[in-house]
Amino acid sequence: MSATPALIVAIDGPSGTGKSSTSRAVAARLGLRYLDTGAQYRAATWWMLRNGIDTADPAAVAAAAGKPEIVSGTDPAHPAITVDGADVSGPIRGPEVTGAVSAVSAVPEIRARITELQRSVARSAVPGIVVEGRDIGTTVLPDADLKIFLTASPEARAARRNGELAGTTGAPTLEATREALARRDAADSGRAASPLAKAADAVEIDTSELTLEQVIAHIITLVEQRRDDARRRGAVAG
Ligand SMILES: Nc1ncnc2c1ncn2[C@@H]1O[C@H](COP(=O)(O)OP(=O)(O)OP(=O)(O)O)[C@@H](O)[C@H]1O
Ligand SMILES: Nc1ccn([C@@H]2O[C@H](COP(=O)(O)O)[C@@H](O)[C@H]2O)c(=O)n1
Repeated sequence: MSATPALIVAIDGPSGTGKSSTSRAVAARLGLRYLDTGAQYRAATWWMLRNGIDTADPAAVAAAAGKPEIVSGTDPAHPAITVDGADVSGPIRGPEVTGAVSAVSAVPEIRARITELQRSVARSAVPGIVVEGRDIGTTVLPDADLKIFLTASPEARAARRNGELAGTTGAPTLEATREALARRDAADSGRAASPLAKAADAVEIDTSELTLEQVIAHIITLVEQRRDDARRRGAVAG
């Protein structure tokens, strides 16, 4: 009897469209593993900053690309990430890392290293995994069983981001957040190496007018449809 193949769901999209919240919930409800690939690029960036590497110098970043030892946990309830054994899940969300991550992630040597890591995590995920990022459906896992591309209007994304900071001091204006998101998207879409892009066979979901719960339910329905299709094909073949 052959084992059921692992289920791979790729969720891509620009910043603030809901990839992490949606992916974690989908993985948790379906009993799958979860990988936040943005956290891996953030971890590499944190290491570069920590070690005095000029993140605006692609040659310097490339020369150091093999040095940080990045390990990602895949529990959707506790998505851990360590660099050289240190838990960096908090520090990688700071403004310094957010401001430098697009430059670091554009360096081909960084992408090659992290893509290999992502494929190895996905290969060993039982009974499957939800992987979220910018190039998962196009480059990292082009054979994923289901590819989703999330979008949302710039206004909705900025409002969501600022909602996370409500009540904190020094929170940016809505306009400043919108501009920062647009800058990161432009850098991520415009780079030569594996840019942010929708795969031709991805299902696009505009989340602007949807609640988080509606997006999660929609993706779970799509996963169930793919599983039913696969079962039917198996029955015909068998
Ligand atoms: N459909 C939705 N409706 C309302 N709020 C949402 C929705 N989806 C996500 N959010 C909220 O928007 C914020 C951003 O979501 P999230 O961090 O999941 O986005 P992301 O695409 O992973 O962003 P990034 O790429 O910058 O990490 C969070 O506060 C989340 O709770
Ligand atoms: N597959 C990916 C995922 C992320 N990036 C880069 O990392 C940055 C941070 O991502 P978040 O999801 O944590 O906001 C993102 O802006 C990209 O520069 C990537 O290149 N490929």
